[in-house]
Amino acid sequence: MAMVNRSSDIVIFGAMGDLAQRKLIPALFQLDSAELLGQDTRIIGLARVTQDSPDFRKICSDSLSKHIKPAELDTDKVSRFLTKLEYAIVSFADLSSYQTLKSTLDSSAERARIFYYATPASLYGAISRNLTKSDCINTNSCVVLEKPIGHNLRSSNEVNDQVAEYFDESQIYRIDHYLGKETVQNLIALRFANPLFGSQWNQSHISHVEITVAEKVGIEGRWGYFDKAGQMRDMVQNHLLQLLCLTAMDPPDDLSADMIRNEKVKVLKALRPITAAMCNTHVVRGRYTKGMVEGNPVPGYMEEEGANPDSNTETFVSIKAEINNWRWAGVPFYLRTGKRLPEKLSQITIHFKPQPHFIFDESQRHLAQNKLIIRLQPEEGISLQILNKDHGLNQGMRLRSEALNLNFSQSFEKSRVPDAYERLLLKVIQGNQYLFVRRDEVEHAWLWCDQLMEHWKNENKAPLPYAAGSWGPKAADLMLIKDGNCWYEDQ
Ligand SMILES: NC(=O)C1=CN([C@@H]2O[C@H](COP(=O)(O)OP(=O)(O)OC[C@H]3O[C@@H](n4cnc5c(N)ncnc54)[C@H](OP(=O)(O)O)[C@@H]3O)[C@@H](O)[C@H]2O)C=CC1
Ligand SMILES: O=C1O[C@H](COP(=O)(O)O)[C@@H](O)[C@H](O)[C@H]1O
Repeated sequence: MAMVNRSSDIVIFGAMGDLAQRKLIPALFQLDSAELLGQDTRIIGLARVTQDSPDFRKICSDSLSKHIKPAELDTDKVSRFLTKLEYAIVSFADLSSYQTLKSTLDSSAERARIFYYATPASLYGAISRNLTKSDCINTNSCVVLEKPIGHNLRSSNEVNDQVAEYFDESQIYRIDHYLGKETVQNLIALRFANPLFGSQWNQSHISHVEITVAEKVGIEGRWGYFDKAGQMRDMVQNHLLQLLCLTAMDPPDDLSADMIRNEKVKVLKALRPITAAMCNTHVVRGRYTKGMVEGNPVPGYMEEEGANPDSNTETFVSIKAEINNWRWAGVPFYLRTGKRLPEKLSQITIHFKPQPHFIFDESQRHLAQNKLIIRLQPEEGISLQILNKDHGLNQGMRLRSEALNLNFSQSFEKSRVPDAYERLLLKVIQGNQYLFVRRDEVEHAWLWCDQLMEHWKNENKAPLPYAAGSWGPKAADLMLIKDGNCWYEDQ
């Protein structure tokens, strides 16, 4: 049954920025179109640009045209949505400018106030303090924090401490937009609703797991931000480790936010620390050079606009992670993520162990493994690779690998697959934290990544080159080959 959602004042700090205009405003429009925003919800955009609400509505209307398919842009719905938008000029670090916000907010003490920080994390402390000091917080307020929170464990603790001075953990929603993706959600259903998988999901039956998050894009004009982060902080510390947690965690007692988060934290705590000696065997760090993507020449990372010749930043990381617990002892989790790879592809591949005894033709032994492929993007779906007898009268017992496919866009033809931000914003409106990252998760993820990055710093080696449009440095393939494995798309 559809829920009736509470009416809220949704306040976006950084409303003129890339994230707000490309993701948040379109997501809020979709929620409004589906009548999932409370009826008299208002969206208040904040930035320091001098403009008024009609100017802001015009900018948001242009963003909707740019980022939403024409078929989904019903004119009446767009007009209705735009009436919900207001704008206030606020300089986020300047307390005196918050009076404008205070007078714009609905004065009722019960009305939900959602403060979305779409700004650099360095401002989260100041915004939290200024919101409190200007009396903009009521009894029903919460804050949404974008990633990355900090640069390492120390700086992330600083930011989290600053926010925690003014907000309780139950009021803080830390975004990892991968948790809002349909298939990531479905991982929980797949694992915990299907007895078939429930009983097989461990080291007795699974030989190894791959988690690939490949991007075709390069730095897209974000060199300044990206060069300080690198692929490890930008993608591994958050998205890849969250995917690993959801794949590896034990069944939660129920679907409540804290039960799920407790199980995820246990996985992070059980990750085997990567020592300096393991850096050569368990980690590959790469950086793209010029190459071809989809038939077009593209520059290397060091030739991108704004590049600093002293940069030592990686655009590719591959890690053989291990989880020291009963369920996963001896099962490698191969993580791989990079920019300027041949395709945009995010998928988790579970490789099941072969049968203990093989009775078919020896030349077919290499086929004899089941694989479960959970694809997050581009075509969200699940595919189970199984072995069948090849059809025919005279072929003998030849095996053929075939896929049982569940393609979400075909199976759920009538329903649009919503963007991650729609789901996440809806959960914030509903006051449900289960798709958000708790502070201890962030801390344990940083702890594991920090020690690895510390080795990189000490080694001071340049990342291995790979041509744009390739699957990363050869060493990333060799890392699996040494274990008798290979990345799924190489098979
Ligand atoms: N863009 C994306 O796809 C993603 C972004 N994020 C995170 O979201 C956050 C926002 O990113 P993004 O939208 O790309 O950044 P942008 O730089 O595009 O937007 C930031 C916005 O904040 C405003 N702003 C910054 N400082 C102040 C200030 N002191 N007072 C008033 N306004 C200020 C900027 O205004 P002005 O132009 O005047 O400086 C701008 O409107 C970051 O934390 C980022 O890491 C996370 C995942 C993806
Ligand atoms: O958080 C980030 O994610 C995007 C990739 O997100 P996706 O949903 O398109 O897979 C990445 O490009 C960006 O660098 C990173 O900050």
